Amino acid sequence: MSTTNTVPKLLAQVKHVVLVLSGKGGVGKSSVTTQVALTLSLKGYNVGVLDIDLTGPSLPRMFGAETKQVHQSANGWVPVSIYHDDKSPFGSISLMSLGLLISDRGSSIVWRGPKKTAMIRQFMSDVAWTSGNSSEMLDYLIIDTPPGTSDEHIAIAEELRYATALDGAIIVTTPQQVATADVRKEINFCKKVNFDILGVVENMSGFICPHCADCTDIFLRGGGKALSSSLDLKFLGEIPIDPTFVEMIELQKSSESSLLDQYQNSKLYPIVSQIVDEILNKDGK
Ligand SMILES: Nc1ncnc2c1ncn2[C@@H]1O[C@H](COP(=O)(O)OP(=O)(O)OP(=O)(O)O)[C@@H](O)[C@H]1O
Ligand code: SF4
Repeated sequence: MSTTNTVPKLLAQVKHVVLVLSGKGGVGKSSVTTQVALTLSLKGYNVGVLDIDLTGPSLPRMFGAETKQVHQSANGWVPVSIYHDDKSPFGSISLMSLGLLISDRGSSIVWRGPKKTAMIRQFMSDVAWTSGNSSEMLDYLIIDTPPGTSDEHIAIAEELRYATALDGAIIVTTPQQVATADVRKEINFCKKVNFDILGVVENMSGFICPHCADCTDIFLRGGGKALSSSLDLKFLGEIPIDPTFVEMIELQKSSESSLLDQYQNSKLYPIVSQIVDEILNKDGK
């Protein structure tokens, strides 16, 4: 862990850092991370995505990058470029994940705490986070974490302790998880390690029918909003289940248009766009 009160050098290349957390697994934390990154890019921001879920890294699959490689340069690890086009109005997206470093990508990783801590320290100090191929600073670094509060969370909290670029954390929950102790535990963790909470996102909130485009409430909606107001947190918004999003992710490699283009035309983009605007306006600016 950083023993001095300094920020890892390469993190100084990042203007804003946002963490994505959830109390339980499977609530869509990685999907939210992916959508926030795509949305920021569509709004013109250069984005880096760091996957610190070391036991189950799912972001390479989300971005269709499972076969891509991280390269070593004189400045450090060069993250995988997901999107970069100087001529487009969209920002670049680059990705760093343990899933892009290990050779046996199908196997799960069983590491003890100290090894995980060392890996996260390396992610924080050795990744050359610049936008695309240029030396421009990254606007946003979105960090996807494992569910719950684990060694990875403690390690990242230690690494980010003095990072002034840290905007805070987004808590992802679902209508079924909202009332559980796990969500409160996650919120308490943030308070303990001084992570500002940017707000709560309720994912899988209703279902967008692929046939009629109607949104049906399968589970009771509105719990995220109620939880936020009872804990005096900002409610960022509700994201419904959209089966076309899963299709978009699964079929992106065989599709003629890029994930970014497909997402821009999806029903989820305007919804997540509003959530991202709330994050961008975190200080009401
Ligand atoms: N709003 C949504 N609409 C459609 N599918 C979704 C939505 N949110 C999540 N999913 C799907 O649900 C599954 C679980 O989501 P995801 O992997 O993002 O969850 P997670 O919380 O990151 O899980 P883990 O605990 O493994 O980290 C994925 O297949 C994802 O595509
Ligand atoms: S929501 Fe209604 S229209 Fe759409 S598939 Fe279901 S039943 Fe059919």
